[in-house]
Amino acid sequence: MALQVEFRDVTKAFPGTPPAVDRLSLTVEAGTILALVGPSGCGKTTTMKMVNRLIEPSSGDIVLGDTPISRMPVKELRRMIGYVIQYVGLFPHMSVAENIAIVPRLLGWNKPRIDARVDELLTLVGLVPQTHRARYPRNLSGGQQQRVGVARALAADPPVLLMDEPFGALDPITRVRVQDKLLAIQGKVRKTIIIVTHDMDEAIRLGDKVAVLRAGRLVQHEAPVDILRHPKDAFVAELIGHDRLVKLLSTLSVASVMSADAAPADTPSINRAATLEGAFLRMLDTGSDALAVEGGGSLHIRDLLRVSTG
Ligand SMILES: Nc1ncnc2c1ncn2[C@@H]1O[C@H](COP(=O)(O)OP(=O)(O)OP(=O)(O)O)[C@@H](O)[C@H]1O
Repeated sequence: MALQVEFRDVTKAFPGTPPAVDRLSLTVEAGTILALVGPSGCGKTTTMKMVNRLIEPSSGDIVLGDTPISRMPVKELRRMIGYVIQYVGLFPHMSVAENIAIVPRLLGWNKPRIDARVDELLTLVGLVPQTHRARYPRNLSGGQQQRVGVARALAADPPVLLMDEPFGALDPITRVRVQDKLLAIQGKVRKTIIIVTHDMDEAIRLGDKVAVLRAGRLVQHEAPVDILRHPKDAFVAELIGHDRLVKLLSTLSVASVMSADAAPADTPSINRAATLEGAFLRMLDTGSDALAVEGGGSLHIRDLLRVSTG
């Protein structure tokens, strides 16, 4: 189950400073990932912490499903929200299984139910129950610890997941792997996920929508491909960086721009699900300016050059 999260004109002003979050209105549709991105101090974490009421808004409200969170008991609200943070926060003296079982135990589940859930979640996040259940966090790699953090947040099957710079402490290669894992998990569990990151690449990879914040204001809120195609202003363009076209090519699939025209015989082929970046590399490797799409249709280098304008 997933629930929509709607910010309705939400402002948070800490005393003596300009608002950390300034009249934010946006909707995260049920079962989708919103990536909140922006430079340090733009209000990402404050926005996220208002969802589980670690911070109370100065004005406005956040609506979960059709219930304003200001009307929900905090305990009940937090039970509906899994929370993953950068340094995981696993308890070092508890085994992996005990860490994952914390919320189910608080909810009074019986032992067989907890054991079954722990094993199910370890499998879901790509760890082997028999091997990892009894280990302690110090005996896991950073990426594995982060996955246990995700498993723990999902333990009681909350409809909403909040992730604050969850992969910030991981090296770049592990980071991409864990991002892929998260997308695979999301394919199965379909939660409403809000993820905070200062890394535009991560936002583009993970978000169904990306919300760009600057000084507490929402600058742009669109699908990654639309942000890449039409950055709203110089600030968003700068966050994207100089390789906008490459990012766009790695975001779009062959299927999204191919034509139905048949390719000439002996044209090298490509899968419909491949990225345009992959297709471009294949064109370079084969020296062919067109590719036959497996199952019918073709992709021409012209199609690649058109993508930046959509
Ligand atoms: N408890 C607080 N008291 C006063 N000011 C605060 C408090 N928490 C946050 N702020 C201020 O609100 C603004 C937004 O902070 P926030 O932590 O939401 O930004 P962020 O985008 O998550 O930054 P970072 O990427 O560095 O974590 C900052 O100017 C910060 O100094």
